[in-house]
Amino acid sequence: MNYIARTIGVTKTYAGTEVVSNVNMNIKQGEIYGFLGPNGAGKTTIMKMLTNLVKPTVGEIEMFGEKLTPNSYEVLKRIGSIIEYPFFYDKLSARDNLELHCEYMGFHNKKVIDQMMESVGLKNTDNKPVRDFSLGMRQRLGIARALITTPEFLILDEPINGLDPVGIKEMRDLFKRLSAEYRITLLISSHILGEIEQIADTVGVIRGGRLIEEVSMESIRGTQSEYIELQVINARKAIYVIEHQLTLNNYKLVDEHTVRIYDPGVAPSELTGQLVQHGIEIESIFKRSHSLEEYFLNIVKGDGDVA
Ligand SMILES: Nc1ncnc2c1ncn2[C@@H]1O[C@H](COP(=O)(O)OP(=O)(O)OP(=O)(O)O)[C@@H](O)[C@H]1O
Repeated sequence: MNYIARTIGVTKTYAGTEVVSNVNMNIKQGEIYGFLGPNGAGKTTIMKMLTNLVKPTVGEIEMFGEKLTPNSYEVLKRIGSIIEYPFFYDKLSARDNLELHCEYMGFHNKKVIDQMMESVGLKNTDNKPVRDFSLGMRQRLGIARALITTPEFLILDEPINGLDPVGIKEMRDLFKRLSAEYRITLLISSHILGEIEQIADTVGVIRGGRLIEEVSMESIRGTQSEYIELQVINARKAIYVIEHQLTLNNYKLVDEHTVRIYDPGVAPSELTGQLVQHGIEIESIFKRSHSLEEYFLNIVKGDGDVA
């Protein structure tokens, strides 16, 4: 497996408080890795460690297969990032900001500036100073700037924060395009499950500094089963009928009154018909499927929502 970035047992302590605890993240080449967790969970701190802005207290970071050290300048040139609020020269236009950045980075291909402005939808901003930009425009300018040195790996900290639905959709499309057309690996943090769910190939869930899950969306979708949930007065009696009359075996006794039937192709009407015929009193019956939200809430169950 080709990994762009890995954190190996990474812990960060500030003044005796562990804000990141023994995190093992594995970001594969070419994927969109969604980094999901509530505010204060440690996402920004990990992103800062990945870009060498902050040093882990314990553990190691591997970037493009190499151990990250304070001297990893070449490796860092292959990464673009927006972490926390990007700084711009407010009186200058988007193009002037990008030109300055190119000069600063010693990157002299001005054609790329046009390409990037077009890619992020800022081509027609002319001489408009950045101070008159909407939040969405600033975000897009930040992304253009991060892309200008043609990074292989893009790290974006809460890129859709504060955007309106149209802006969010545009960003989502942009991320997908960067991934599909430019083959850039993306690490995107968010506290909104619905957003991560729509774009990520892999989801890492962080809470209280701990990575509590790292899972591919494909595997979660594969486990999304439909079932019929049956509420009855006596679940054991119902199971007898389910097994012997309907010859179904794929069920689960949830509690004294609840049974879930996973066999595909069972019609609720057939089920109720048989149960009633055999004197089983039904309180309710419905068909449902596990949602992704349920999946993630189950992971973090107990103390509040993940998103
Ligand atoms: N320089 C620092 N000194 C002390 N504590 C810090 C420092 N930076 C971050 N923290 C603490 O570490 C914890 C994790 O913060 P972090 O910014 O990484 O979380 P986050 O998941 O990115 O959340 P947010 O979306 O709010 O930025 C927080 O409790 C924060 O107060």
